[in-house]
Parts: sequence; C-alpha cells; structure tokens
Amino acid sequence: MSIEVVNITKSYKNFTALKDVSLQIPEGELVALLGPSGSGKTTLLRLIAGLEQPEQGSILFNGEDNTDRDVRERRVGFVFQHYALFRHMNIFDNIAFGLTVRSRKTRPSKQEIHERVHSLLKLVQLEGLAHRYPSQLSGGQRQRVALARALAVEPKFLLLDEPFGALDTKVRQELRRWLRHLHGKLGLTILFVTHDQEEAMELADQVVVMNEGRVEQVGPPEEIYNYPANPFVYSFLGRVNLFRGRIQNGIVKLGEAEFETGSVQQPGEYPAIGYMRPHDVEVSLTPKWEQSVQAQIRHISPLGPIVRLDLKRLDTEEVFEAELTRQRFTELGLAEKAVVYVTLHNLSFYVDSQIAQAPSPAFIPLQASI
Ligand SMILES: Nc1ncnc2c1ncn2[C@@H]1O[C@H](COP(=O)(O)OP(=O)(O)OP(=O)(O)O)[C@@H](O)[C@H]1O
Repeated sequence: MSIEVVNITKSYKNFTALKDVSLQIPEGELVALLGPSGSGKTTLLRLIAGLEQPEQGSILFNGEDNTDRDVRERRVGFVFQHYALFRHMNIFDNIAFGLTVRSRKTRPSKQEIHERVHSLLKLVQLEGLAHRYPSQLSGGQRQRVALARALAVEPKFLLLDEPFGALDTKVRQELRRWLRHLHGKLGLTILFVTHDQEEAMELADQVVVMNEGRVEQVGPPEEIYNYPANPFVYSFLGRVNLFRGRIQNGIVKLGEAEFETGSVQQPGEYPAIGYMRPHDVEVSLTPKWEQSVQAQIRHISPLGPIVRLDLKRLDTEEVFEAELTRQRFTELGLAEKAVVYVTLHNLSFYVDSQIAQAPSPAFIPLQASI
C-alpha cells in the first residue's frame, strides 16, 4: 500500500512539531525517516498510524483519504523501540493477541490462529520458543516477536519507531540484515524511524531526512550522500570538514587554494562554505595539484582499516580531518607534527541564496571536483 502525506502541520500547545510536511511513499518500499532528536520523526509516524490528528493536511493510503479514520480502521502494524510485549503472556499469546481480541465475527478460528502464529514464528526464526515468556528471551529475539505480533493482523504496512534502538551494535546489525530479508520476502511497505545515519543508509530504499519539523531531502541513500541538498543534510550524513572562503564569478577562494565551480555565476562576491568528507582529503609529501596546500598533522588515530589524521592548515589555520587507508598511511610514513600537502577533492559549496539574491532553493549547491 502506498502512503501519501500532504501538507501536514501538527502543533503541541504553542510548539509546531511538523511544518507543512509532504511525502510520498510508494508501495512496497523500505523507507527511513532520519533526523536528530526532536525533528518530528515519531510525530509523523504517529500521525500516519492514526494515533494523533493533524491540524492541517491529509494522509492518503493508496490514494484514499484516511485522515479521519481511527487507528483500528487504518490496519497499521506498529513496533516501538521498547518491545512492549505483554510480560504475563507467553510468546504464542503475544503474537496471537491482535487476533484473539477481535470481535467474534472477524476473529479467525483457534486452528487458524494456531497456524498463523506458527508460520510467523517460522518467519521470524523463533520456532520452538512459543511457550517461553518475554523475560526468557534476548533483546533481539523480543524485538522479532514484536515484529511478528505486528504482522499477525496482516497490516497494510509497517511502521517501526527506532525498532533496534535499545540493542547493542552486533544484534542491531543482525536485525538490520534480517529486516532487509524479511522486507524482500513480504514486499510490504515499511516506514522506520532512526537517528542513526548508517542504519538508514544500509537498510532503506529511500531516506527522508528531517530537521526541525521539516523534510530537508528525500532520495535513495547514494543520492542524498553524494548530492546533499543543503549543509544540514551534508553534515548529518557523516563526518564533514568545513572551509570558509569567498566566491566570485564561479571561482571559490579558500585560503591559498582556488576552485572553479563551473555552474551558477552570480555577479558580486559572496561568502561561501566548502564542505567535504575526510576520505576525500588526499595527503601527499609533495604538492599534487595547483590547489594543494600545506597542513600540519596534530594527531593520528588508527581506527582498524583506516587511519584518521587531525590536521591544521598552514595558510588559514583551519583544523580538519583526513581519513587514509592504513596502507597509504604506512607508505607515506607519517608522524605527528609532520607537515604534509593536502588536496581537497569533491568539495561542495553552499551559497546562501539570500546573499546571492537567487531564487529558491534556500541554498545553491555547487560542486568542485579535482
Ligand atoms: N505530546 C507532546 N506534547 C508536547 N510536545 C511534544 C509532544 N510530543 C512531541 N513533542 C515535541 O515535538 C517535537 C518532535 O518530537 P518527536 O518525538 O516527533 O521527535 P523525534 O524526531 O521522533 O525525536 P526522537 O528521535 O528524540 O524520538 C519535540 O520537540 C517534542 O518535544
């Protein structure tokens, strides 16, 4: 089932948690709502589920308006971070719960419930644990029971709020892989909330980046990572270096380095900030390009297969990070306090469009690659 959110606004007293949010989730997609704490992810999920009502806007399922339908009518599967299983019920009864509470007319027979629960236990790979109680399961197993329980009522789609948030890294990784597999098998539309960018990038077909009650960007993980729409998205999706400079006629000056951005050539000179990922810093012992500048190594952190360097530019005194493979680090024979050359590849510049007197969007992204 497809989900469409149209111009939704939601306030709590005088605080606006969602500001004119619109979103389209095609049928069968696995979509991540990604954003910092308080950005409105849970609120959006609760509105889609029918647990909250918006002041403005509508929610459509397969094109049909569901804004005024209550939570039961919407037939949504919901899983929260803290696997809210019923402690006094065994696993079988927990999974069967949504079916057994149905009115007599719509309730499946005992035999049908038995078969469905056992096929769900098989699906979540917990066969044989039907008679255990939640306290006798691991965190990861409990979360899989919560998913089975949500699936038992044959929901039109699944909403997961930080489903693996409370689990340790290794179990989270296993469950991610498992959820991906489950999604492939069931082909169900799944919307999940996370504030972990790695989780969103690894799992989702589409990532919705939220900030302060707004949607900042929607796209496949590769696209939003490679072409972030604005500085917020860029900074939220991984480690980032910032370099401050000025742009004139499409040429950006960052200290002694100059970059041609090629596109949009506004008249006049404006401040511009260059954003780049630490793995796009090329470190060398001699200058590699015209744009290479000198920097001093302040600290070296070996991190398994990569080595992170904290550096300080000699021209602007800006501090930044570089990430090298361990092999490259060894080849260069680097040590703290050494002065090296750095070349800044794949810089993205965002010029504030108000300053540049350009129309929306609010930021003009420019790419410079060398
Ligand atoms: N019932 C409520 N009453 C008042 N304010 C609320 C209520 N629910 C949420 N808020 C506020 O709305 C904003 C968005 O909250 P929401 O829970 O949607 O954010 P989130 O992105 O899911 O955050 P987190 O990752 O921390 O769960 C927050 O500032 C929160 O304090």
